Amino acid sequence: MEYISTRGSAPTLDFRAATLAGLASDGGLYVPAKWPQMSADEIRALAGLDYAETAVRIMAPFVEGVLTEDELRDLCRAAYGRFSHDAVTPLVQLNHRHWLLELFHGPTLAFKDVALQLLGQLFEKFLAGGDTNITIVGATSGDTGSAAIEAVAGREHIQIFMLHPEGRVSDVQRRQMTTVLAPNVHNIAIDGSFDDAQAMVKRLFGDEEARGQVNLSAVNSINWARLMAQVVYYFYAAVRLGGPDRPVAFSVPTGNFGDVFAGYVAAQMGLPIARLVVATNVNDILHRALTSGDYSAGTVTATATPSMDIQVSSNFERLLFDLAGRDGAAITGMMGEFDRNRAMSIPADMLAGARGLFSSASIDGDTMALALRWAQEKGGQIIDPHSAVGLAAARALEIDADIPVVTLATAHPAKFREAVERATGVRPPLPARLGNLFDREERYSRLPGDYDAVKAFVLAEAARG
Ligand SMILES: Cc1ncc(COP(=O)(O)O)c(C=O)c1O
Ligand SMILES: N[C@@H](CCOP(=O)(O)O)C(=O)O
Repeated sequence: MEYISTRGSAPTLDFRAATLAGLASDGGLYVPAKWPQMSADEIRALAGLDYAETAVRIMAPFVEGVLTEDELRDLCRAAYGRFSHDAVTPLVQLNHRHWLLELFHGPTLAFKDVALQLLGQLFEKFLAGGDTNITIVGATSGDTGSAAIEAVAGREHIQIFMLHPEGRVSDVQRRQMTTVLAPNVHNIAIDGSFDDAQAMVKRLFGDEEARGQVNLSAVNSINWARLMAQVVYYFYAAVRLGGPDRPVAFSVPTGNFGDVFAGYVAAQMGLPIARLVVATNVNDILHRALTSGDYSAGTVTATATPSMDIQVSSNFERLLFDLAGRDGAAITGMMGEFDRNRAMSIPADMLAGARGLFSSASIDGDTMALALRWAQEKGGQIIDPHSAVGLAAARALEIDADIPVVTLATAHPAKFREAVERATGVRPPLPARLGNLFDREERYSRLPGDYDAVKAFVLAEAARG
């Protein structure tokens, strides 16, 4: 499989090179040159396979030419062997038509583990025995940070720098990052929002001076391998609900558009998906884009769903690329306009293309809290606020009654104990696997929301090794 950039001018890479590169050198995002296809019989044959084996079947075409099936199987077994639920991503039924797909049984209790546990294995495999060292620079609104740090802490050949917006992640999320004291882990709290942090990361990738000094790599969902691993659970869930012979709808709590784009990929590969619901909080750029074509970033509002406090959604570019007929020059023009004005309009024909599969909803704090209580009272489940945003959107969805609706439960409720307690009266206990999180020493640096300060810090610390 070859990987091409959404902006059309970066070199075509194989899976190994695309994984290590993260962002393309022209500022675009790597996507497979074509979407692999799975026939209905091949999808049916997934029934009964465990998660790791399903992952091998789905991901094999994406790694073709770089990893054999046996190598991929070993990596998947290692990655998914660390989940606390045997099903890895179990389905839980809430009522006759609503389901939760629990994605939080990995080491850091959020859906990010599903991809980052595998990415850690891939980095290890691709760097083993060589003399290439990589410097990962990432941005997090709370969950990617801890999942990435968990996946690479202590690994040879890797330094990781993780930027989080100071004061805008939950205490549990912050401590999950800052109490990891491995020497290759550098946490940085910046004065600003997640969008500011993400913009700095992308700018670093385009900075010749920085690229001349360190070998940059990405763990955010700009890295294709992240999304590839997330495609798997759409198949895994749909097959358990009657797919491919019965279409399924998914509601996806959305910020950076990575998780829901993975659903789009599953649909492109042949999985019958009735609807993909893009569920945002009040930071609603994606809802506005999909309803009226208005892709304009306002200021970020802090909410009880901090991981989704995002106004510039990286992976939307990957969808636009497909909607524009994979025309890299057109995407370069559109994204250039967005970078200059923080706004652009989506042409009507592209919007119509998106609406064939995507619906959207923007959910405010009160509606999110109502969904938390509904899950508690009707479904017997205490869920996290991000998942509640997805559930609220799922319940608002108008869709045929015989189609099962699956909400992606993206985080464990204990990560957001205060918000859950406010809505339900129940304070979810921290799972034992987090151990003595609140007794451990924290270590992180504080920097202003200033690109030059962050760049200088990263280059100096990376040089120190
Ligand atoms: C708990 C949680 N839910 C949902 C999201 C949104 O996912 P995405 O950024 O892939 O749209 C995030 C962060 O990305 C998250 O951490
Ligand atoms: N919600 C995310 C934001 C970063 O998203 P990513 O999927 O692009 O890594 C977080 O928790 O950090």
